[in-house]
Parts: sequence; C-alpha cells; structure tokens
Amino acid sequence: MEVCEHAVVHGSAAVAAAIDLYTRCSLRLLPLADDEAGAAVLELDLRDHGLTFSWPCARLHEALLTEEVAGAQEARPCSPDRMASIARLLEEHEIPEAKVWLSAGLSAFLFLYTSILGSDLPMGSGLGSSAAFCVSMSGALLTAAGMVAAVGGISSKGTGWELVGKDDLELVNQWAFQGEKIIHGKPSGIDNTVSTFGSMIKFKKGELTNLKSRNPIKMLITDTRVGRNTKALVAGVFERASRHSDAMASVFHAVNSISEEVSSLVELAANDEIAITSKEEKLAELMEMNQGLLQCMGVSHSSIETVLRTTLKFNLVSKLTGAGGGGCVLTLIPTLLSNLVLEKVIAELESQSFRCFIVEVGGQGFQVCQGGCSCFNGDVV
Ligand SMILES: Nc1ncnc2c1ncn2[C@@H]1O[C@H](COP(=O)(O)OP(=O)(O)OP(=O)(O)O)[C@@H](O)[C@H]1O
Ligand SMILES: C[C@@](O)(CCO)CC(=O)[O-]
Ligand SMILES: [Mg+2]
Repeated sequence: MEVCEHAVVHGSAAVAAAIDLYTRCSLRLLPLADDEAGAAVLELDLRDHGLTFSWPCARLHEALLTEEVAGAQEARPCSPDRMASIARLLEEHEIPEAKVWLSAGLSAFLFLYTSILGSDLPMGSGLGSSAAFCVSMSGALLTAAGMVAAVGGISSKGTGWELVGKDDLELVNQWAFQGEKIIHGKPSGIDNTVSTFGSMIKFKKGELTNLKSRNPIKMLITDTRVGRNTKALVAGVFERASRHSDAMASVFHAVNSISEEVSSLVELAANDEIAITSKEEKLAELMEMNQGLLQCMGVSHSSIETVLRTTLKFNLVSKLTGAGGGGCVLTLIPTLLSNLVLEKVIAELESQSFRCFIVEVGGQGFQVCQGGCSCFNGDVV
C-alpha cells in the first residue's frame, strides 16, 4: 500500500506498507558435468503467464559478460551498452503481442542474472509487482551467489521461511533498485524498499523511516483490470511538472504534508472504539485529499473514478495506488464496518468486472526458504 505516490519521485515524503500478497521466485541450479557446460541453458519460467524463455549460457556470456567482472558486493546500474545488448537478446524471442509489456521484466531479469550470478557461475547455470519481481530475483540470485544468507528466525507464517540480516537486505534492496530502473526509468526506490524490508515505512529522497503501526489497518484492493505502465505515467507527471512548475511544486508540497500526517497518525496508539474511529476518519480524509492531488497530477482514470463512486455510495473512501492510470484502488475498511456491507461493496465492484482482495497492512519483507532455494517478499501496492 502506498500513500502519496508520484510526488515521492520528486522528493516529497511518502508512506508505503507491505501487504500479505507475495511474489515467489524459485531458483534451481542444476549441476552439469564438465563436458556438458557448453550446452548449458538459462531458463525462465513465468508461471503466472504460462510463458517460458530460455537462453544458451554461451550466448549470454558472449553478449553480456564482456564487461570487466565487478562482483556483486555493490549494486551498479545497467550501462546503455548493456541495455542495448539485452534488447538484442530479447528481440530473438517471440513475445506474444498481448504480453509485450513483459519485456521490461525480462530485461531486469537478464541484467540481474548476469550481474549477480552469471559472472561467477560456471556457464551451467517482475502492485509494486515490478519491485517485488526485482527483489525476489535479486534475493534469490544473491543467495545462490553466497552473498546473502538466512539468519534463522522463522517468520510468523508458514514453514521453512527464514529471515535475512539487515546488511544483506540492504544489498538485495540496492540490486532490486537497479532492476527497477530498467522497468521504471526513474523510480524513487520506495517500492523496492518496502518490498525488501516489509512492514510500513515513510520514504523521502532515498531515506526510510520505519513506522510502527499501532492498530491493524485493513484495506480493500480493487483491481480495475485496466493495464497501465508506470514508466509512462511517471514521465507524464514530469512533463506536467515542467509545464506548470509552481503549481506542481505546491501539489508535491501538499503531498509531503499528507505523508507526514499519515506517518504520525499510524504511530498513534488508539485504545478504545472512539479513538480508533476518529483515527480512521482522519486517515480516510487524508486518503481523499491524496486522491484529489493525484487527479491534479493527471494519473487518475475513468475506471478508478468508477471505483471511487461505487465505494462512496457505502460511505467508504478510496484512492488509487501505485502509478494510477488504471491498475488498483485502495479502500479503507473501518474496524466497525459490518461484513454484510463489505460483501455488498465487493459484490457491486465485482459485478462491474473489477476484482477485489482484502489485505492487512504490514506484510513481511524478503525471506529465504532454503529447502527449495526459493525466495519471496511482500508485494507493495
Ligand atoms: N512476476 C513477474 N514476472 C515477470 N515480469 C514481471 C513480474 N512482475 C512484474 N514484472 C514486470 O514489471 C512490469 C510492471 O511494472 P510496473 O512498474 O509498470 O507495474 P507495477 O510495479 O505493478 O505497479 P507500480 O509500479 O505502479 O506499483 C511488467 O510489465 C513486467 O515487465
Ligand atoms: C508512482 C510511484 O511513486 C510508485 C509506483 O508504485 C513511482 C515511484 O515512486 O517510483
Ligand atoms: Mg512498478
């Protein structure tokens, strides 16, 4: 969940939280006999999309491992030459027309794979979804490269998932940010940061502050199913900011103030029904104001407006999340809202072909499951 997005790219504070929807990445390194090394293949299986891509490792080596090997101790950006080589590698694949947007995620994968693991391995071996994809990929690859390790401490949910130390998380986050740059162009870093560290954070100009949410916050997420592209939307806000610099500076300033208020509010302990209700009312008001400012930035959409109108009929407040332009909308679920009303809202939204999820704010960050050598991290929306 994110409050006050877009302005964060321009230096304003924003608040983000991980939720309990996860991106899972499973990495299998198959040992090869010496005489098989030349035939090694890197295979990427995108299960949600039913697509598999493969590249002969020798081809990757020839195209991408020509730069001096720098090691993965420090994240570095993708150079223009490397980006051009990745684009050439992708041209060799027939990506179905309807899924052409996956090419950004594939580019980030090839960059992270060859930067973190490809150089050290024998040749044998993407709701903030882009950040969740980059965090899980970077984390899995850094774990396989022996640069990130579990420190024990089983996470609250499930079996076998282990926590990772702060310095290791920092490295995962830095690499994921470089991957995000390939997908987004100019990310603020908020999505990969909350995806890596989980919980709830305030983020401003690369600096994060952990927020301790004192009361549980539940949100309804409505997926409008309208496709959009964060890179294009972020670029659109930059263009509007250059056309109306004074007005937009005031918008970003207002967003910054809203983020500061939201941060103080979530950390405020509310102990009785009245206090919780008043806290939720303030949060709802701030969300409403934030949505107005996002409209000002030009990133709302008719599908988003339909969700806003539908939830307002039930006195519920909503705002777009992520880059807008379609995508998902957040609706605050007040503690005292009856299940009956919630079911009615969901039924009405789903009758308009939207898809709903109920989430609790404050999911886990990046974790490792050694058994399958797989990793997951909390998604951000
Ligand atoms: N699980 C995944 N598998 C492959 N590629 C992915 C995956 N998740 C994300 N991607 C890549 O990220 C792109 C979506 O990134 P984009 O930043 O536009 O949306 P988002 O991250 O879901 O939303 P936002 O940035 O607004 O929070 C996809 O088109 C794809 O290239
Ligand atoms: C729109 C944006 O603020 C959030 C996307 O989830 C972009 C960013 O911060 O990188
Ligand atoms: Mg993204």
